[in-house]
Amino acid sequence: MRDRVIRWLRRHVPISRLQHILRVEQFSVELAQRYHLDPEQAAQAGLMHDLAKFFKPQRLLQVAQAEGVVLDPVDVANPHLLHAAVGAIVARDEFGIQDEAVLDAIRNHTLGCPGMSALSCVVFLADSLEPGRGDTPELVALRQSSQQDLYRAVWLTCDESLRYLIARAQQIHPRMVLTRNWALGLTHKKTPTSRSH
Ligand SMILES: Nc1ncnc2c1ncn2[C@@H]1O[C@H](COP(=O)(O)OP(=O)(O)O)[C@@H](O)[C@H]1O
Repeated sequence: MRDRVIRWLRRHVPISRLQHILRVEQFSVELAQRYHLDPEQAAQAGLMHDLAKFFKPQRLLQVAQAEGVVLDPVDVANPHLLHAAVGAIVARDEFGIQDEAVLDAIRNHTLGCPGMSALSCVVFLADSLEPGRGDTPELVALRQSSQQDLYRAVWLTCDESLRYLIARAQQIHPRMVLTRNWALGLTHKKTPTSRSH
């Protein structure tokens, strides 16, 4: 199966993207082991998360609409965001993946989703934090956080993406804000939150 997916990817994404995908696969496995999740599910979702990354906007919209994916106006304005949802459809139809946990992790890799599984959190983090993304102080801190507290790392990674989008005057998909609020709510605050009077 893995070889078949890689052969398919070689025909559908550039080599630099394939290298990113393989690093996401590897990092997903490492995080899965760290959090006692199934490394095989993590590897599968990591390997297939970007299957639709280079589909054209029109095709992404068509496939998503045919499948009944509910579109937010931000999806319509930025169909590229649909590569996550469409990637899960390709994983199912082209490679016969039926494991809903794996399909969800593919679907959730860009924006997350409130209530998402730990496996989805792992692939979401691996996509943003794999070593090829660079070594800025922010990324180094987020990688460290990903080893310590899964939900805190999701919250902080959302914050970093939201800052990035704001700095570039880009639209924000509301689902990432919902993901951020959910992950923040699950995070145990280490600092005192109540006042003495
Ligand atoms: N919450 C969001 N709202 C709108 N656009 C977003 C959001 N999160 C990510 N994006 C944009 O979606 C695109 C794809 O994100 P991603 O799947 O992480 O791609 P890549 O792997 O190329 O970084 C990026 O251009 C990013 O700026």
